[in-house]
Amino acid sequence: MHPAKPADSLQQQASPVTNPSQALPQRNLNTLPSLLEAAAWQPAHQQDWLVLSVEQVRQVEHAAFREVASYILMQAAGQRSAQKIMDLVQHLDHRCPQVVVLAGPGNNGGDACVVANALAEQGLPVELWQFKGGREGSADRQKAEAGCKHPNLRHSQWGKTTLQLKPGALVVDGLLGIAGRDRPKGPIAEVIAAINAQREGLGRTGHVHVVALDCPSGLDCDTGLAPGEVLAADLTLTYIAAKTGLFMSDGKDVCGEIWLDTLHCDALIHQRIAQGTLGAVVRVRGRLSQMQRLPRRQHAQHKGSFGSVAVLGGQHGMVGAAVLTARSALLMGAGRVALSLLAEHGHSSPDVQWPGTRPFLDLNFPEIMNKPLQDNCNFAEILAVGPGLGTSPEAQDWLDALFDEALEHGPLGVKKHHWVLDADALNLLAEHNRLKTKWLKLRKQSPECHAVITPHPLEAARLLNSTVDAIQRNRPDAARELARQFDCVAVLKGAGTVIAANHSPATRIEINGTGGPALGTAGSGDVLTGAVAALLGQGLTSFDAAACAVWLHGLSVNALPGENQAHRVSHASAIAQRMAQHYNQLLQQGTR
Ligand SMILES: NC(=O)C1=CN([C@@H]2O[C@H](COP(=O)(O)OP(=O)(O)OC[C@H]3O[C@@H](n4cnc5c(N)ncnc54)[C@H](OP(=O)(O)O)[C@@H]3O)[C@@H](O)[C@H]2O)[C@@H](O)CC1
Ligand SMILES: Nc1ncnc2c1ncn2[C@@H]1O[C@H](COP(=O)(O)OP(=O)(O)O)[C@@H](O)[C@H]1O
Ligand SMILES: [K+]
Repeated sequence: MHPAKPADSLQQQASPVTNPSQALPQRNLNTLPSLLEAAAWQPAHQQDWLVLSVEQVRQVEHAAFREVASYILMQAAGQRSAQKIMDLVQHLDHRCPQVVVLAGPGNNGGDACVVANALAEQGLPVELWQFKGGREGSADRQKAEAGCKHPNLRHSQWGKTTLQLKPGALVVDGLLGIAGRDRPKGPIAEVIAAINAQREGLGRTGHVHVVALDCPSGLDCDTGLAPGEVLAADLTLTYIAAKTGLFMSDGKDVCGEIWLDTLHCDALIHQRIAQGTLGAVVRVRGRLSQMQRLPRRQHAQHKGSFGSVAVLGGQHGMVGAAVLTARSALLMGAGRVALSLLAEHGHSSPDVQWPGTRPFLDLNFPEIMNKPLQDNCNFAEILAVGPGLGTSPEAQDWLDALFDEALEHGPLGVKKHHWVLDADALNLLAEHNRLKTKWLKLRKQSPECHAVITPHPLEAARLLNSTVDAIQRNRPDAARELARQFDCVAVLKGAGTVIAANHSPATRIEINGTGGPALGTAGSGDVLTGAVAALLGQGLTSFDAAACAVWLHGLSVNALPGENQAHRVSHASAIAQRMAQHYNQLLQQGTR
């Protein structure tokens, strides 16, 4: 709904998160005008952003309060939000018929009061609705409320007056901020439900725009889950730092466009990171910095330079999963790709003919070789293991034999492998301690080799002996724990895929910003596995290969040039093709 701000120059987009000129003013600048002089909103997914937990944001807030009065920060948040909202109102294709500002009991409600008064000062007819639930609110909130005196403001009370939205109305949501973790209760739940029902009634033509202050009310800013009623926003204006939950799970559906104004707190955040007092910090990478990770292909290189990938999996009835991985690896630029299919195990040796069958050949991609397991161990540098493998005793033995083979070659042996473990390879690892022990031995034996695991939440729950619910409640921690326990880079898939490293810097962790529900189709994960393997083959480190593959996999749902729409549904083969098209196009742009 909001016209995208013209892209900043590439140089600006690439600039690191720290900007010394944005340091919080010191005490002698503890005045309102200096903080309010100009809003500094940035849109998500252009620059690299730090993404903090609620506790980390609280830490930064408290540090900020030592430099500047908390009321001034509230004023800054409110005034800057009002500037952004005015910008939005001016770009609407109709005159805004009604502005409804909802102010909750906490400081988020204080922000809303500042916004309400500022919008009224700009000449908008504003209805200010208070939801204090009998609480007085903090001193800052009380001050902000007391300042709501502009004659354009109409004060309304829930329960006494009926809230009736007009078509095209604007709603500013200051009900619950970062403290609103549980299911909304009482009148707050009632007003959210009423607004949601009226929005549905008004339909697309009467679209009601919702702007969330700091976060959509009803969304848990840590987990990204909405346990009850949630007020989905078209635009979320978040303060100080982006919060993890805005980029994950329900957060992906209810935030709309996300814009951040750090209120000059960047330097404080970086100080704390440098001191190690903030703990692990998650990042969301911007487009340009993702592009800078892509491999550079040189003329003097050849197929041997781009990696030999072997895909090991595909039991009877599940051959397609392994084939998808192999095709994806090929499309994503691996130099050579081969398959070993469990379905053919014992039948593909020249000595043994399987009556009536021939060894598998992918007729669409005859470039993909087909080799027995041991041959592939010698052939490939990158082993992508698990798609379609199954968890039968034969699959267990196969994985066992594979680990033994790799362990035998050892640090002085003929071949060292980089690994991508997915799907049933992970289920087997979770189920059989013997296999986990061998895996960890392998990792210890060749720590310089890259290793990536790509579980979805259920596989992650099995690996961590946990539940899907517990995993989804803290996806960054779960990814970190997977990386630690399995001594590798862990990719925890889903809405807001998390990529975590186990090695130094120990805190390296990212949330991916691309993709969407169109990726939720059988074989989509197999395609991702092939992409990770291909990028490892092209020389990326495990973390970069994983993060980049996840990003490109997500881009596959976006429109390509000449297309005018993102994809709502897809299938795995199309995901692989489209991912490769995006990849190619980015390589052609030649950023490196
Ligand atoms: N500090 C700063 O520097 C800045 C802070 N800023 C702003 O402050 C916000 C944080 O403010 P906050 O801590 O007051 O919490 P907030 O989210 O407004 O709500 C707390 C109230 O809600 C209530 N409540 C909670 N859950 C509920 C539920 N499920 N259903 C119903 N009610 C529920 C809860 O009730 P209680 O649990 O106490 O009974 C309490 O009364 C932050 O997001 C940002 O917008 C900006 O001004 C920038 C500078
Ligand atoms: N709603 C969604 N939003 C974003 N990504 C999704 C969504 N649903 C699925 N995906 C992505 O699609 C892929 C599915 O992988 P997986 O569950 O392993 O599928 P399969 O086993 O069928 O290959 C993962 O990369 C996951 O992150
Ligand atoms: K809010």
